[in-house]
Amino acid sequence: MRSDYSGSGLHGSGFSDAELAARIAEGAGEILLGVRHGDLLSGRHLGDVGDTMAQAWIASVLARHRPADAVLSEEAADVGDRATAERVWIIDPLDGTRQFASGSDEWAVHVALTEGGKITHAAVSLPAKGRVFRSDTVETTTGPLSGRLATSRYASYEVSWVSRELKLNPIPIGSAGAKAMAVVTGEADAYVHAGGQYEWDNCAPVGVALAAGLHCSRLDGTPIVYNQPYPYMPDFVICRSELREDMLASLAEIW
Ligand SMILES: Nc1ncnc2c1ncn2[C@@H]1O[C@H](COP(=O)(O)O)[C@@H](OP(=O)(O)O)[C@H]1O
Ligand SMILES: [Mg+2]
Repeated sequence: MRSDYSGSGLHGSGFSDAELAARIAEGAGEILLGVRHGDLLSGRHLGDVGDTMAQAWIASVLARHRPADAVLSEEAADVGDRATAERVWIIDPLDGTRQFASGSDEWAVHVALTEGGKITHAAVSLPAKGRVFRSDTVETTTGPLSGRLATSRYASYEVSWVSRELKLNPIPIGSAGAKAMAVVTGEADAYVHAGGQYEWDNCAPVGVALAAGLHCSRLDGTPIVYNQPYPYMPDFVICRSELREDMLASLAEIW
C-alpha cells in the first residue's frame, strides 16, 4: 500500500502520503474533540460546527501539502478535476455526525488517497477512543472469530439475512469507520452494508481493512472501485477472510 509522492517539492512538504493521511486523520480528530469541549454546543448545531471546522482544516492542509491533487469530500465541492486527476484524496471529515453530536464515542475521520480508482493509503481515526488506524502500519487481523456482525442502527434486509444465515450476532455501532475498525480489531467478524452510502463513507475504512488482510468487496463479490463520476457506493462487505466464501455464497442467494 505504498506509493512515493513525486510532487516536485511543492510547498516543500516533507511528509510521505502515508504520514500525511495519518496526521490529517489524527489532527482533525483533535479539532473535533475541541469542538465538543466543555459542553458549550449541542445537538445539530454541534454536528454542523464539527463538520465545518474539520473540513476547513483538512482542506487547508491538503492545499498546502498536496496542491496538485484532487479532493473529494463529503463537506465541500470537489477540488481539482477528478475525471482527469490520477491522485484523488477521498475524505469524510466527520463520519457519524449524529453520534458525534449526541456525545457518543462512535464517530471517525476518514482520509484516503486513491490512484486510478484504487486506494493506495488510508487512515481512520476514532478520536473519542484515542485510536488511529493506518494502512501502512495496521496489523493483520487474526485470532478467534467473535460471532458478531457490525451493523447500522437500522439493519437492512441483507444484514438480517446474513446475520441469520451465518449465525452472527448483530451489534449496532455508529459510523462506517467505527464499524469497519471493529472488524479490524476482531471485535466483529463482518460489516455488511446495503441501501446507500457515498465513497467518503467507506473508502478509508476499506483501505485500512484491506491492509489488515480482510475481505472487502461489493455484495456481488466484485472489487470496489473508487473515484466514480457520481461517488455513490451503496453496498459492500468487509469480513474476515475465513468467512469470505460463506458470506458471498449467502449474499448470492438474495443479491
Ligand atoms: N442509506 C444511506 N444512504 C446514504 N448514506 C448512508 C446510508 N446509510 C448510512 N449512510 C451514511 O453512512 C455513515 C454511517 O452511517 P451508520 O452509522 O448509520 O451506518 C453515515 O455518514 P455521515 O455520518 O458521514 O453522514 C451515514 O450518513
Ligand atoms: Mg460518512
